Amino acid sequence: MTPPAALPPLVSVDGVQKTYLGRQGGAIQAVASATLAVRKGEFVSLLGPSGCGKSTLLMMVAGLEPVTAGSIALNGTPVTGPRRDIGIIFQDATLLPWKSALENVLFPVRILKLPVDKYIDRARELLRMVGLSGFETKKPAELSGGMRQRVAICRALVHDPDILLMDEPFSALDAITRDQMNVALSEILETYHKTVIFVTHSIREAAFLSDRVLVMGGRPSTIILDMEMPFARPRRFDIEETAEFTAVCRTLRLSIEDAHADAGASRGPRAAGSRVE
Ligand SMILES: Nc1ncnc2c1ncn2[C@@H]1O[C@H](COP(=O)(O)OP(=O)(O)OP(=O)(O)O)[C@@H](O)[C@H]1O
Repeated sequence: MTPPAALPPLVSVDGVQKTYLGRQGGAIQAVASATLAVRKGEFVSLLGPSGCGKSTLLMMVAGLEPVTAGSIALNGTPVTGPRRDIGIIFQDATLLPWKSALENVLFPVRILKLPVDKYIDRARELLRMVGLSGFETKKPAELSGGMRQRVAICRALVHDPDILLMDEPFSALDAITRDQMNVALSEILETYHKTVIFVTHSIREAAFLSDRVLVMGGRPSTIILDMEMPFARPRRFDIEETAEFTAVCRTLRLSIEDAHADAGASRGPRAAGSRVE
C-alpha cells in the first residue's frame, strides 16, 4: 500500500549537485540539482537516459560518493559516509565466490560485528522467502544468475536496514527471470516493509514495482517528472495488460524521450545510444 503523504520523509535530498573531475582535468557535472523526499515504506524508482546521473545520485544517498553541494539526510541525520541503516544491491550480485549462499548472506553481519547467532535464523528465513531453501551451502558458482541476485537481496536485508538502494539489480537477467524477481521483490517488501530507491532502465519494471517514479534528464540533469503509480497492491503481472498501465508507461516514455532530446541537443551522440526498455 502507498504510505500516507503525512509521514515525514525517511530520505531527504536537498539541492544536491555532483561534479566529477574528468581524466583530462575537466569538470563533469553529473547532477545539476536534485531535490526529493522519500517517505518510510515508499518504493521510488529513478528512470532516465544513460549518463543522466541516476547511479551517482544513488551512490550519494548511500554515502559512497560525496556531494559537491546540497545535503542528504536519512532518518533525520546527515549522510556523510556508509552507514548501517542502508542495504545496497548492484547490477552484479558481487558475492564472495569461496563462501556459501548462507555465509554470503551473513557477510554484513560479520562486517558490522553483530552477533552471528542472532542473525542466522533471519538469514535462513530470507533465503527461504526467495525460494532458496536447500541451497544454503551452495557456492555462487553452483547458482544461476537469478539465484545469485536473490542471495544478494537477502544479504542486503539481513542486518535489517531501513532503506534498500538498488542499482539496476535485475538488468543482467533474462526476461522471465526478471519478471520472477520483480514478483519476489514485491513479496519480500510486503513482509519486510522497506523503503526502496531503485534505479532501472525499464519503464515497465519501474511502473510495476514503484509507488512513485522519478524521471531524471536534461544536461546537466535534474528530476523532470515525479509521478505516482496509481495501481493498488498487492500487484499481479496482469496489471501490465491494462489500459491504465499502458497509459502510465506512455507518459513515462514521453518524458524520457524529452530527456533524450535535451541530452542530444546539448551533448551530442552519447544520449543516442542510451538504453531504455
Ligand atoms: N567516477 C566518475 N568519474 C568521472 N565521471 C563519472 C564518474 N561516475 C560517473 N561519471 C559521469 O557522470 C555522469 C553520470 O553517470 P551515472 O553513471 O551516474 O549515470 P547513469 O544515469 O546511472 O547512467 P547509466 O544509466 O548508463 O548507468 C556520466 O557523464 C558519467 O560519465
